[in-house]
Amino acid sequence: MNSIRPGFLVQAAVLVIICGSIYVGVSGLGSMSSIAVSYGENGPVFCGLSSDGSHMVSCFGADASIVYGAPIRLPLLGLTAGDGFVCGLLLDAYQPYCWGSNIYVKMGVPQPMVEGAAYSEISAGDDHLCALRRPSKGEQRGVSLIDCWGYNMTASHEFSGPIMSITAGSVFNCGMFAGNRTAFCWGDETGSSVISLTPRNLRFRSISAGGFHVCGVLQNSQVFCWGRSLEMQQSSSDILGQGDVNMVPMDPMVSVAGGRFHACGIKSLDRKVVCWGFKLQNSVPPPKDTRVYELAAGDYFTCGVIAEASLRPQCWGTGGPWSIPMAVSPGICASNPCGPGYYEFIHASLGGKVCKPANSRVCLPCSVGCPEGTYQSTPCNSTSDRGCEFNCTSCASADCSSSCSSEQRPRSHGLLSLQMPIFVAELAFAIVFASSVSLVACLCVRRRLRSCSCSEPDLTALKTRAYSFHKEPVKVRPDLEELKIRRAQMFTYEELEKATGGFGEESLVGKGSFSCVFKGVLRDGTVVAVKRATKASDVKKNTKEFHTELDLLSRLNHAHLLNLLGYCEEGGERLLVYEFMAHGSLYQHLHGKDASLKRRLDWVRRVTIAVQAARGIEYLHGYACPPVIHRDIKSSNILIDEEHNARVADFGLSLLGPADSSSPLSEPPAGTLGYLDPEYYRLHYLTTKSDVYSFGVLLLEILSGRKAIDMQFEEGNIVEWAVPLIKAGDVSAILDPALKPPAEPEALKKIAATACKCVRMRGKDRPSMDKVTTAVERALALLMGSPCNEQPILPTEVVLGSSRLHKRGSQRSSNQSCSENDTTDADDQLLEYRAPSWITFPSVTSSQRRSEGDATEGKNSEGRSLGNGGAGDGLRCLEEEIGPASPQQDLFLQHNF
Ligand SMILES: Nc1ncnc2c1ncn2[C@@H]1O[C@H](COP(=O)(O)OP(=O)(O)OP(=O)(O)O)[C@@H](O)[C@H]1O
Repeated sequence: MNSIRPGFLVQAAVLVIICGSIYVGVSGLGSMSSIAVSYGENGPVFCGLSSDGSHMVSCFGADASIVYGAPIRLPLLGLTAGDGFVCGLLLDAYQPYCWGSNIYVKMGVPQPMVEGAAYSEISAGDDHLCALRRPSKGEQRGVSLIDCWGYNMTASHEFSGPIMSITAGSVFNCGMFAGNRTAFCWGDETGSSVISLTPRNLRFRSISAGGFHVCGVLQNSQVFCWGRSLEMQQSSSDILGQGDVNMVPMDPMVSVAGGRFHACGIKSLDRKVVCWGFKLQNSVPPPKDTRVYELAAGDYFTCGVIAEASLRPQCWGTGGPWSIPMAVSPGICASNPCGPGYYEFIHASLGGKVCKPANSRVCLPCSVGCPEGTYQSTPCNSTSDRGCEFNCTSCASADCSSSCSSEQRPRSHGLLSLQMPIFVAELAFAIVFASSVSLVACLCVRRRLRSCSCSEPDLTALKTRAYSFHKEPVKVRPDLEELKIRRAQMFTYEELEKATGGFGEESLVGKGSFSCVFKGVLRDGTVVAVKRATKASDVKKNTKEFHTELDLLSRLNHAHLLNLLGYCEEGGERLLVYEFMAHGSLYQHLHGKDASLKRRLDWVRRVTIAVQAARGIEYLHGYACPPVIHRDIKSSNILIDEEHNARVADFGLSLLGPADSSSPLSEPPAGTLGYLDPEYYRLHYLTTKSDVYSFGVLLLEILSGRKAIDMQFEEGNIVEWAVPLIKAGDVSAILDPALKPPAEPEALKKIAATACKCVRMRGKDRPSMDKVTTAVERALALLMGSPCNEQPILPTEVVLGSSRLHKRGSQRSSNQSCSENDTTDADDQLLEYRAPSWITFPSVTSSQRRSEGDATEGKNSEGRSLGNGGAGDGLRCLEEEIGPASPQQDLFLQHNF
């Protein structure tokens, strides 16, 4: 069992020992609650725990990996959600269990898991999860432990003083001490300043983090928020709604929940919802007259549990689903009695039981005060909220009059007979509603069964394993996903021979210099591509490339890299088994015999492919440690899957970069003519910038539809031909004549300009891959016309992508020297280390990072200023490099990537 590295110790102002704490019913971007909203490229997903005391979770939304990956048989105590994933705290083991997809947080029980650790609360940020340990007997008294997993967060933190609750923002976390009720935050505050702005002297009832801010309900029920608001240009107000999240309404509130740049709260007076801060225009407004018990927010989408017998959640904001067809628990179950200021929720129609563990209950915060014209008739007690009634002697509102008159009037038979049809109508409605819910549920179950290949024994085994998961992590799907996770599964030659129909001509899908690729179908029906080294080729070289590819692919994992499923090495045979890419290679589309393929690859599709390929390469350079240099980026190695997403393939020539990438590898050149970096070719000087050069050639190829080297033209080399034309401002001269020029030619001009920078002679003068990615992303945003295009014709991954820019901000700040974009291009090679997906770093504070940054700055011979290390500086330098983004583009990117 792995152990978590020791973290830092935070001193609490007051040391008070409280053995247990009541969860205060707050749910934010990532706090634990009975409901959670995940966000990300596939749109929002609502998950909630059933109100029937079973503690079972159900999810609704567009992200199939969350909806169908939900652990329907594991009882959960509470939920939290991040970017593309949801986690629940297992009721029986008090350990987190996550599902969905996020490359930074391990699905199942996150790893490394401290043996025997049990947690009382979990909270998820964009790409991480933190959990507050339950105090154990042997543990030092007065010390609280928080374990975190995920991007730049994997560490165990020790705090002196008991902690009441934790909450996670986009890339930071906060907690609240149980003793003095003060808040503290840690993590990356780039762009939010949440950590430095944390109020030291304010005492809270509860806190809840949003994307870049935190809001807390103070002891007097007023709300106080701190952190970053989205400031917007006047010009964009017609496109997007705006508001300052720190401008909090004056209403007293019982709880708050934070979204990306907004927050919503439940008003103490009437339990109605009020939201403030930034909102996307055309988003659904929060319900006006609905009373709610619990809130959860994700990005721009918020849901609340209606404070009525139905307990059905209702959602608002951008994305949907808007109403959830199930009753959910209005809070999480606590084993302690409800403390002062809280009352026990009793659901009359469910016999009061919403919690499974004996002696546990949902505690809801008491409302404070009564609405105008009413007086408090009963105080909040252990089993009910305070009651408010109209003062019938001085009615000033219609509500009051009708309420008072109905109370005074004796109930007559006439009234009863009037009410009868209403009752019948309500009953009929309830029956119709219940049948439609059951129908939807049946359909969901059928769909789930169809999409799940688990057999009954598998599920039983899964269940058994899940209950003893501290010994073995649980896998949700033992099929293709598992194959990918275990990776590099060994196949026999016979199996693959059978799968490909004996490697027959009819299953041949492509030929490379040293290999043939065949389509095959495995025994379980999985369609695969089998790459077979050609016999005539150099066996030693083949074996080396085979092992390079096998080694690299089995360690890398990114949506835009081709997944390796397995291999076979028998006798002289070397076979690699990949996911099958239904639409072949980009080369086939651009230069294949079928001209219609080329025309169908319109500008939006082409630029999308460029963005996706850039992301794959950026991952190799920036996330793998040491970085991976592909060495053979070209259109035939960009494959296109069934959903028209690009995948970077062919790692046969890839090399791991040196640990210190300032010292380039001296490698004899290899690759493909036309794409080969001249510096590498001539000087054998290989860095990640060699891939940038090849990618520049690829961009020119995408724009022009010409091959990298095409001798049918007078100027056969694409770089020699295109760059002078682009530099002369004649971009239209290089655009593919097979397509009509786009409505937004500026987008292609930006790509052409980026391509020119990529193919500069000296590697140090080329932008690094993350800058290139940002440039093509911006071009795509521009090409799409509207920065808030809600109905994209593109794969949602690109248009509705996650908060990539934010992530990147933190990635930059987590680099050794603060921000790549704060530095010169010469520094790019020094700075290409980011958290790889399979290696986790201990979390460092931003101040630590800054001092590291300073240190690197000192080492840097060119000694340029790093600025303040803020995201703003990063963007400024980025703009110098690739040109400024318009306010609309900026917003689009900030919101979508
Ligand atoms: N996973 C796959 N799914 C579908 N087609 C594939 C797959 N992998 C490769 N191909 C097809 O097979 C062709 C040959 O691929 P391969 O990787 O062997 O060589 P290459 O990259 O084209 O050339 P070289 O090996 O010379 O660099 C590709 O261009 C593509 O059309």
